[in-house]
Amino acid sequence: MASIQFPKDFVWGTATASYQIEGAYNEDGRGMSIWDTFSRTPGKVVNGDTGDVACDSYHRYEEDIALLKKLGVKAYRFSIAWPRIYPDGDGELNQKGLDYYAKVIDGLLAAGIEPCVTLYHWDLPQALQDKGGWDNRDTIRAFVRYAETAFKAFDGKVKQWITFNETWCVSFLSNYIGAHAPGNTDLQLAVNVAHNCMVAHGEAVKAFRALGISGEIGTTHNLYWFEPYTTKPEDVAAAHRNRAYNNEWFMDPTFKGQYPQFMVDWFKGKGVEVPIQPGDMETIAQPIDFIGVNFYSGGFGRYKEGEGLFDCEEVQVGFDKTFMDWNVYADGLYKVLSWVHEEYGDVPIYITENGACYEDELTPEGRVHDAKRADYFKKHFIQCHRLIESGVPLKGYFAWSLLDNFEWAEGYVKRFGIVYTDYKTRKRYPKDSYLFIQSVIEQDGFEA
Ligand SMILES: CCOCCOc1ccc(-c2cn(C[C@@H]3NC[C@@H](O)[C@H]3O)nn2)cc1
Repeated sequence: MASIQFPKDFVWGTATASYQIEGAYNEDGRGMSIWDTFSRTPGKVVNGDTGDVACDSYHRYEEDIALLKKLGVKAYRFSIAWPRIYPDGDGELNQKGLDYYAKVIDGLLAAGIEPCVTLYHWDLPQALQDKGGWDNRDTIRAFVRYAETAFKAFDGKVKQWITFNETWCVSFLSNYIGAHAPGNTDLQLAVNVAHNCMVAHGEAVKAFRALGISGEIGTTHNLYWFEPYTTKPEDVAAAHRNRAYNNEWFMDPTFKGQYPQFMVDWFKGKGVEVPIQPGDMETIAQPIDFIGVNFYSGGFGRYKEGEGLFDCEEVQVGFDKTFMDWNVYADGLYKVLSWVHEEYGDVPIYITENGACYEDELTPEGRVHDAKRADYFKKHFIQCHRLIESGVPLKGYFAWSLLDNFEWAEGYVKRFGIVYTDYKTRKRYPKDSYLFIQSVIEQDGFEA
């Protein structure tokens, strides 16, 4: 009996996303997305990498399913590319798009693996961006139409649906910081996008319920655990603002039907207002069946006037770093999910992404001895077990990612996979971290 033992019904999985793995960017009627445009814009993506081919999973999905089956996962989280279903985002349906995902879903089910589908993982049809994208409330209607098409096409086969992935990245990272597509740098625009995406989430949940679709629906937010470096009130307040930027700004509307007032006031001080229309907050707070949490890192902060958006500077306290220069802070996973449970109640939680980027080397024998990544997973699995033991309703864990893939603005340089992708041949090579996770799944645990 392993010293760390998980419940038999704990859902182990891995995660990917359409633009990051599929390639075939212009095949079978797929329309252009904002990431096709952004990756083609000089200077936006390291080495000018694009998702044109990526891992070629569009043609190699059967290989991916075989890797998943061998890994022993119960579920696989992937996203549907909206531009494959509605190439212009609205208008005429592209049946070949639906046909592709039907093959993936049927292949997973034949392998005994539950498909977990993310509807929006950042590849907005460019034609909608040309009309204002998520700043245009009509995009909400187009999203619900796309979601209803997917719900109806795969009802009974897909039992777990995620509306949005990381709305903070879709809004602030992509429209204020500007590091992701479409690359705007306007705070009011980012607040508008965050709000409209959350309304779109709520409208999709309403449609899911109205259509009587079977299974469960939720959404995924990337939560960051950020603590004050000292107990000084100004440090506590500054760190809380920085945490709320990622966390409460999205979780409070989803579960409390209101934005955190101290953050609304802070944004108002920056001349930014939330474009709430009558009924929006009730729509956003539609009851959901689970919350997906993507967790990667955390840190410490203290007050520093004029620093960033929240007068808060990060304090380096000596954490080990990943190749993304992110702190390895496994205790942060325990703290943030304990906080979710205390703050938002007994909503079932799935860790829909957790993983680490490290430099990998493929040996002549086709091995990748990624001990640091395996250790990262082990440290975070220990926290998952701690959370379950403490009564937090943690129901599953999806490792990011099954494959090395297109890591957005970092291109192919940054590898998060438990399977190495050779970008010359598109051959896949399971890493040592894959073997570690395989053994954890097989034993429902491990020796700490
Ligand atoms: C202050 C300036 O900062 C500029 C960059 O800032 C960030 C922040 C966050 C990320 C980020 C990347 N990931 C992993 C992805 N999650 C979804 C899946 O598609 C993975 O590929 N999560 N967060 C990247 C860059």
